Amino acid sequence: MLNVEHIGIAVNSLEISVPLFEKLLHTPCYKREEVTGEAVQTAFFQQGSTKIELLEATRPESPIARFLDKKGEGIHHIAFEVADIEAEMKRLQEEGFVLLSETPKRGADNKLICFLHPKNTNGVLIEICQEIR
Ligand SMILES: C[C@@H](C(=O)O)C(=O)SCCNC(=O)CCNC(=O)[C@H](O)C(C)(C)COP(=O)(O)OP(=O)(O)OC[C@H]1O[C@@H](n2cnc3c(N)ncnc32)[C@H](O)[C@@H]1OP(=O)(O)O
Ligand SMILES: [Co+2]
Repeated sequence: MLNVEHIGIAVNSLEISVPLFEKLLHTPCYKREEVTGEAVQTAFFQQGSTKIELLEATRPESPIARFLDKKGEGIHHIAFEVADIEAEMKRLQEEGFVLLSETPKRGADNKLICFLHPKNTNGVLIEICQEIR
């Protein structure tokens, strides 16, 4: 795997958290994007070579709504960039990790994405992502 592409943080309200992170990081939010397939609204901040992705739920059945109900706001996932997502999915599956989709899904910011179940990764939800070229 390559860089930590982003760290995902679940928030109740982007209206509140975007200005908060703009103050915290001293950098403007460069993009807001809805990803309907994940039922999330995202807001991105570039921070050096990586990004912070704030995530708000857009529907009650969103993974973010479920996470907020159970755990409250906080770090939701770590995303690693990969060069070839299908090859990496195959490798991880052969190593015994549980993929949460059989094929790559459309993510935010021009990415194909796939998640690994946190029960096999010490309780940390891992995303792998590949830029769409
Ligand atoms: C836009 C895109 C992008 O970057 O481009 C994104 O990031 S989209 C980001 C949002 N999309 C996703 O997260 C998609 C992948 N996530 C999922 O498929 C789901 O959220 C699962 C991770 C499978 C959890 O499913 P679900 O909430 O239905 O099941 P559940 O509530 O019974 O949870 C099963 C167990 O996983 C734990 N669990 C749930 N979410 C977790 C998380 N984020 N980090 C660590 N553990 C987590 C629960 O506490 C529970 O543990 P116990 O069994 O111990 O109670
Ligand atoms: Co993400």
